[in-house]
Amino acid sequence: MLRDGRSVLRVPQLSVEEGEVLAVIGPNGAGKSTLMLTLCALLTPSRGELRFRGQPIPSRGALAYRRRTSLVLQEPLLMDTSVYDNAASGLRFRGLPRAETQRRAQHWLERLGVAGLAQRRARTLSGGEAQRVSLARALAVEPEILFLDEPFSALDAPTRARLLDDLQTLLSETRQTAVFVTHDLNEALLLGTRVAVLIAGELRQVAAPQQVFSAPADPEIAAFVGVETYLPAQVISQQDGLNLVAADGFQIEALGQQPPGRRVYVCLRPEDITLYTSAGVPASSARNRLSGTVTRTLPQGPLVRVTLDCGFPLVALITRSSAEEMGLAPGLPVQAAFKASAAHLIPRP
Ligand SMILES: Nc1ncnc2c1ncn2[C@@H]1O[C@H](COP(=O)(O)OP(=O)(O)OP(=O)(O)O)[C@@H](O)[C@H]1O
Repeated sequence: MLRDGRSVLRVPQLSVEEGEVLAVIGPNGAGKSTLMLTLCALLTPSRGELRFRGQPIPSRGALAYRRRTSLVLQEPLLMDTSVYDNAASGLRFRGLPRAETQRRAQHWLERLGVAGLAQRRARTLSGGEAQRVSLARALAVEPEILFLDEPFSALDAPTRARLLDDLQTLLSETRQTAVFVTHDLNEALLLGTRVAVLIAGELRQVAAPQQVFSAPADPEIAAFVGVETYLPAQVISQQDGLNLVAADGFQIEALGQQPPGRRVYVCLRPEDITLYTSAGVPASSARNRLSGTVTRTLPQGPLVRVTLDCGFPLVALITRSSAEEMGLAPGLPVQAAFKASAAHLIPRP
């Protein structure tokens, strides 16, 4: 896709299956909104085509296609009329009979928990209420695809969490087909049946949410999903789904099926690392143990981000109370432990 003559999005192929929620994630400027606008037929791809139920959508047919879909944006964009009129507006626009319009508008306002506000003027609503009305308006037309572009990003955390929870229940109960754009990984994990990852205009991975999270396809996706430690290593052996890899001076066991000799990065998430002082290393199921020295501690709310020097920088995230118990401070020797299942391997050139 070209925008202002510049190539900003390259997607060889992407499908949305009936009944699924495809979550599109990626950092700022990755091309998520461009992809969404293309899927809504609000932008025409510079190359290739958009198909709906197997049929190409001709430029003349874009309006008919859009009427079978709904779009919810970050801003609720409500009209300055009553909540009820807003919920009914898409149905009136599509010329539905009055009784059916009433039934559906009422039903979806109830479903979104805002039926009690039906007679209020929309501009008096809070951000969370307004977004619920905007969702009711979008769902009332019973769209064949619901497009959601960062619908929660303007809301405060508790409002967002409640709406996210309600939407998750609603989408799974109704098996509504939806495409959901977000830069928030947790939202994608909660709502997505599948996750498509866009980085710098390229579709890099399409997989189940948990797979993107625990087995990102390349180092940039890994960084985006919160992997903070990358250790260059080489596979020594592979047996029963377990790889033994050699890094500089030590060996690590990781879940994986990489062939012996393959050069890899061992990727580790900070929350999967457990720290012990040399005084108290318990017997545990963690197969991997490394010795290191604390180089930095950074408080993060109830957690502390700890950087170790293990011959390479290793980042761990532990609770503030454990950090205090261990007396973690720069210079302290510690042991870092992690399970084979926490070490994910990405091939490197
Ligand atoms: N109207 C436009 N005209 C020209 N270029 C644009 C336009 N809108 C977006 N772009 C460019 O297209 C690229 C992708 O932008 P897009 O808004 O699709 O990314 P995004 O992943 O949705 O980002 P964000 O999370 O910041 O909203 C960016 O380089 C952006 O500068």
